[in-house]
Amino acid sequence: MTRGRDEGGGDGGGGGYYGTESAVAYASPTIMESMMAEQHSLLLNSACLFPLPHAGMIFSYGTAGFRADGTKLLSTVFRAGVLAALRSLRTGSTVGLMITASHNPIGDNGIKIADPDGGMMTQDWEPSAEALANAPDPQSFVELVFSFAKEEGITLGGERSAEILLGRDTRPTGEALLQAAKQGIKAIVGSVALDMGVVTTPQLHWMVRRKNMGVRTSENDYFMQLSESFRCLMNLCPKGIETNGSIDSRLIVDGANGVGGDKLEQLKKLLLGLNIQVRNSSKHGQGILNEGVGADYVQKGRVSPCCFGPKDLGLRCASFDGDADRLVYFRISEANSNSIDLVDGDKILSLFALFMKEQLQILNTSESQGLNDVLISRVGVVQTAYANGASTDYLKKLGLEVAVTPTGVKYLHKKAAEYDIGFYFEANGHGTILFSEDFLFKLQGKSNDLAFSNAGSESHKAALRLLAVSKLINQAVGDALSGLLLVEAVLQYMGWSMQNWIELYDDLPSRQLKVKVADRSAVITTNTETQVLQPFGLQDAIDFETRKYHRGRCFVRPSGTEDIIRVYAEASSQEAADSLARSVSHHIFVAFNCLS
Ligand SMILES: CC(=O)N[C@H]1[C@@H](OP(=O)(O)O)O[C@H](CO)[C@@H](O)[C@@H]1O
Ligand SMILES: [Mg+2]
Repeated sequence: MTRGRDEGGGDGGGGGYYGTESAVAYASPTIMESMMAEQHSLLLNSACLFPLPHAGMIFSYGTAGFRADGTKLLSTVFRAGVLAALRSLRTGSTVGLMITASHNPIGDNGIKIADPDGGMMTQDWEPSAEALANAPDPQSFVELVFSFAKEEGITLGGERSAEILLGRDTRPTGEALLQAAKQGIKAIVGSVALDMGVVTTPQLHWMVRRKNMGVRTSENDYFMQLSESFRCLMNLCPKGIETNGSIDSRLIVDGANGVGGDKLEQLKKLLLGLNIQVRNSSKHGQGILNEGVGADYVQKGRVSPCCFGPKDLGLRCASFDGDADRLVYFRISEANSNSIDLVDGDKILSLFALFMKEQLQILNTSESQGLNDVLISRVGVVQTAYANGASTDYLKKLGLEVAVTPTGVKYLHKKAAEYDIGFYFEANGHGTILFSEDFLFKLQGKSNDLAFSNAGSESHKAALRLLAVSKLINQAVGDALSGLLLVEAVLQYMGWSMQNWIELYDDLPSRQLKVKVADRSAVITTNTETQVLQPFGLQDAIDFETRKYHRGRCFVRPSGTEDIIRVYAEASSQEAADSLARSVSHHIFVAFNCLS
C-alpha cells in the first residue's frame, strides 16, 4: 500500500498531519540515488539533535516498551519514531506510537509501538529496537537504520509513505517526547504522523486497529462503540431478576490521577443504568499520577487508594492505572482502616469466563438446533505465574483450558489469539477477550438464522449477547474502560452484588515484594519465569524455603518495567505467604550482596 500525506482521515484529539513530501514512484536510478542521499542526510541531521543522555545508560525494550526517567528519553523516543516509520513501511499499514509509563511514577515515561492489528509490536523487531536505541552516536544509528531497512526489504527515500498514530498520557514530559517522536517520524522521507492527543493506551491501540480495518477511528467513535454495545447488553439482561436489592447502580472509580478518569467522565454521559462517580481524575488536578492511587497501588498493596474512606464502606469501587489499561475492583472492608476486599484481574477473568460459558451453553441448547447445529468453539484462558492458584483451579473446574505464558501482554495476547474465544488477564487487571474472525462470522450467521426462525428466544438472546461482548471488549489490548462496562453488564445480568462476586472462590493468601539490586539482568529465569537459572544456587534456596509452607509457591523474576527483582509468594495463610516472600527476598539480597 502506498499512501500520500492527505490520506487516512481520522479526527482524533490533537489532530493535524505532520510529515514531509511523499512518494515519488518509478524513480530512475539517479533519482533513486539522490533520494537516498537526501534520506541519509535528513536522518543524520535529525539524529544529531537527539544525543544519548549519557554514556553507560542501556535502553531495553522490556515488558511493555522502553521505560526510564522521562527526561532521559528524548533520543530513545526520537529513534522509536524512526523505527515506527520503518514498521509502517514494512507492513504497508498504519502503526501506533504510545508515550506512557503506565503505572510507574510520574517522573518516568516510556514508548511502545503498536502493530497494524493494534497489538504490541512483533517481538522479532525488539532486538533491532534495542540496537537502534543504544547506537552510540548519530552516524552509527544511521548506518544501523540503513542496514536494518535493507535486511527487511524496506525501500527508503520516499518511494512509499508511512503513517503513524501518536498518543500520550498525562505525564509532564509527554509533550517534549511527542515532539521527539514527530522528529523521528519526519526523519523518514514520506512519513506522516497523526497526533491523536492525550488518550489512554487502549484507545490508541484501538484506533490503530480500526484505521487498518478502514473504519472510523475518532475518540467519539470509540465512545459510541462502547456505550452502544453496553446498552445492548443491559437491554438483554433478564427482566425481574431477583436481586434482593443487592445490585447498587453506584460505582466509584479511582482514575489514578491519570487520563482514564477524564475519559470515563466523558464516556459516562453516554451510559444509562449506571451511576458512576469518578475520583482522582487528572482534571481534578489535586493528586499526583499513580501516587497512593491506581490499580497497581491497590492490587499490589491490597489497600484503598487516596480519597476513599469509611464513607465508602461496602460500596462497589474500581481502580484504573495511569494509562487505563488495567482495571481492578475493590470494596472497603473496615471503617477504621484502609484494608479492602480485592477483586483482581483473575476474578474479573473468572466472572467473564463464567458468563461467556453460560451464553455458549444457552446458544447451543435444543431450541437452536437444526440451524447449522452446535456452534463449535475452542475456548481458552491465558494467565501468568502471578495468577492466584485458586483462580486457576476455578477456571479448570469450569472445564476451560488454561495456558500460562511469561509476564507481559505481548505474550498473553499472542497465546489467546490461538483460540476462537481467548480470555487473557494478568492478576494486576490487564486483559481482554479475543474473538477469532471465523468464530464471529459463524456467530453472526447463527444469530441471523435465529432472528428469522426463533426471534426473542433464549438462544437468540445469547447470540446477541456474545456479539455485543465482541464489540464492547477491546480486541486490540486490555482496556480498563471497556472491561469496566463488561463487568457492570455481567453483574447486572447475574443479579450479583460485590459479595456474590467476591465469593466466587477464595483467593489463596499471597504477597508480592520488590528487591532492589545492582543489576536486575543478572537474574535469568526459565519455565515461564517460575524457575531461576542464574544466579546459581538461588533456585535451591527458593525451593528450600517453599517446602516449609503448606500450599507454598514462590518465584522471582526481574521486572521489565522497573529496576527491581519481583518476589511472588503464595501459601495457605497470609502470615505464611508474607514469611515466605520475606525469606526469599533475603536470599536475593544475599545472592546480590546489596541493599534492598
Ligand atoms: C507483576 C506485574 O504486575 N507485572 C507487570 C509489570 O511488568 P514487570 O515486568 O513485572 O515490571 O508491568 C507490565 C506492563 O504494564 C505488566 O504487563 C506486568 O504484568
Ligand atoms: Mg498500564
